Amino acid sequence: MAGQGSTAPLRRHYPGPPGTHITIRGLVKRFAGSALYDGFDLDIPKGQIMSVFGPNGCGKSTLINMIAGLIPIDGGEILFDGKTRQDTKIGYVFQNYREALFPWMRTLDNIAYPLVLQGWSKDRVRRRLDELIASFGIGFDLHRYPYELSGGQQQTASIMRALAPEPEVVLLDEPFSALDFEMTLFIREKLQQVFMDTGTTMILVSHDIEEAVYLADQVLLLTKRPTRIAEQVLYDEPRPRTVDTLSDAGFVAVKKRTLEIFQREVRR
Ligand SMILES: Nc1ncnc2c1ncn2[C@@H]1O[C@H](COP(=O)(O)OP(=O)(O)OP(=O)(O)O)[C@@H](O)[C@H]1O
Repeated sequence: MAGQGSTAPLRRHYPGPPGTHITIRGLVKRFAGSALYDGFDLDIPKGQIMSVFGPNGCGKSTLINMIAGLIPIDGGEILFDGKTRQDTKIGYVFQNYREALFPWMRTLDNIAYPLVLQGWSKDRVRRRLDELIASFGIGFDLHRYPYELSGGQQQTASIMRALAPEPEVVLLDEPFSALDFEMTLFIREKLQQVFMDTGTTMILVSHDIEEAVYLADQVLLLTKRPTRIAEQVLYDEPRPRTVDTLSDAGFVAVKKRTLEIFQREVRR
């Protein structure tokens, strides 16, 4: 896919600093002839959570959809530890959980689906499902169909499905935005737990500044289109982060800084 359809000459790929997982170089994306991304470069660290935050319509979802390969790029290159997307296991959690799970499959079969697709044996699938059920502390019946579950339960199942094949990268597009507060807290803690257990690189698109900072090692702030990096704000509070974290001076300072940059970009 690299450089597909690009009219600009592709610059020679250069690696990111040590610890970089995903390198984005010279990314171009146009919609209706107008550039959303035009020569965009970004290094995404390995084994960290990066939240993506920015003005409405700046291209947050488009960015992770291009990383996931769900939409094509018009130029540039995205590499994962120097490998292409085809050689990389990526998990994706959609905002709209109602459309994410197959309605004709029981929830457990939905979660197992990517494993079956990869040709895992029945025993191996069973073992992986047992692991996931234990680590998520699932208290509802996964033999039900998705439409028989609550929204939060469906989104939990979507996250389990994304994690089932032990992906190298997990992309989450506003995974909490359609959930109530109780379910948001539950899933947020589960994600934090999974991250602490596995150290999987995660990219989280968020509209909620508190949530963006709470889970992140860094917040990537984007500008209005043509989209550039406004700033990358680091947050190095150790995990697990808890409700007490929300009133910590360090958390409040990072949130304030993030908000200031966001407001500057919105007014620009
Ligand atoms: N398929 C498409 N065709 C035309 N324009 C598109 C398409 N997809 C996205 N866009 C445009 O690209 C821009 C970025 O969209 P995107 O959904 O990535 O932004 P976002 O930052 O995630 O938005 P929001 O904050 O509203 O969720 C928007 O102006 C949008 O209208």
